[in-house]
Amino acid sequence: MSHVEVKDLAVVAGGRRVVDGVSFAVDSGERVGIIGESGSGKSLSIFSVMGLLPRGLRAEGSIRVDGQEVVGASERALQAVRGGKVAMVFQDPSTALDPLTRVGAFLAEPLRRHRGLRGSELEAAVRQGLEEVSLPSTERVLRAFPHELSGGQRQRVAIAAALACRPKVLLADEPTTALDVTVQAGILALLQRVVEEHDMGLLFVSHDLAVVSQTVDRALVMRRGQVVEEGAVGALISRPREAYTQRLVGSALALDRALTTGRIA
Ligand SMILES: Nc1ncnc2c1ncn2[C@@H]1O[C@H](COP(=O)(O)OP(=O)(O)OP(=O)(O)O)[C@@H](O)[C@H]1O
Repeated sequence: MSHVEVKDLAVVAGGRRVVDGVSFAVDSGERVGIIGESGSGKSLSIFSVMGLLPRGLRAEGSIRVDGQEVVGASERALQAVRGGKVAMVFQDPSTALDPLTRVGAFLAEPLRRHRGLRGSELEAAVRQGLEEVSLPSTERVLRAFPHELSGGQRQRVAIAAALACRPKVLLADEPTTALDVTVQAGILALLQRVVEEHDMGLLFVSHDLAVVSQTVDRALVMRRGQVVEEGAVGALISRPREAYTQRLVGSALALDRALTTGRIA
């Protein structure tokens, strides 16, 4: 049994199936990507795993997280899954952070709730959490509010919070899209490192093929809510079978060339 098993997932919005027939599994140490253009259903698929669909949208099919069914589960059951078995890193770290809570207090909360830590043990775990994401565990960082940090530092804090409960699978929805290119590389390297160190699974959503190819081993290609192709990421890029994947690869290569030569065709 994999830690995350999605079978025939559909997301229904006002009678329309905006995600349809999506199946995949993620186990410890596996890095799986979902790629596709805007509106293809990547975010709704990954949000479904957390039981976090926007109001008015409904999941069908089956999503098992460590055997626990998420589709149709109560809020109470979902809370045990979220942050306990799977945790998520969002595109915009401000979504995850609380603007009025200092970094130290923010990181302490999940450690207290999920791991029952208190007092000096809790303080040591908060400092360790910061160090794990390569942030200094100084008073300045511990007492900082999110707006006092850079975007990259905020994303590091969000990753530290996601790791606090030692999830089995880390979900990441475009975690570097909102960041400068130089900062992106650091966050991708950090994700790789923590996933490997903790032998976690990674489910990584991005529209950026270059980013996906650096980050995952296997990927699903989504178009209009459905998976059109899947396989080892190297093979998807070097030998795309579907016309849609060929177009995705083609436009990524053209953008790459344009950025290298400075000429946008
Ligand atoms: N709250 C909503 N209500 C109704 N339809 C929605 C809602 N959110 C998304 N959709 C529809 O579901 C489809 C898939 O959306 P989703 O956000 O999963 O795409 P995506 O591949 O993640 O795109 P992006 O990269 O732009 O976020 C979209 O085409 C959109 O029309």
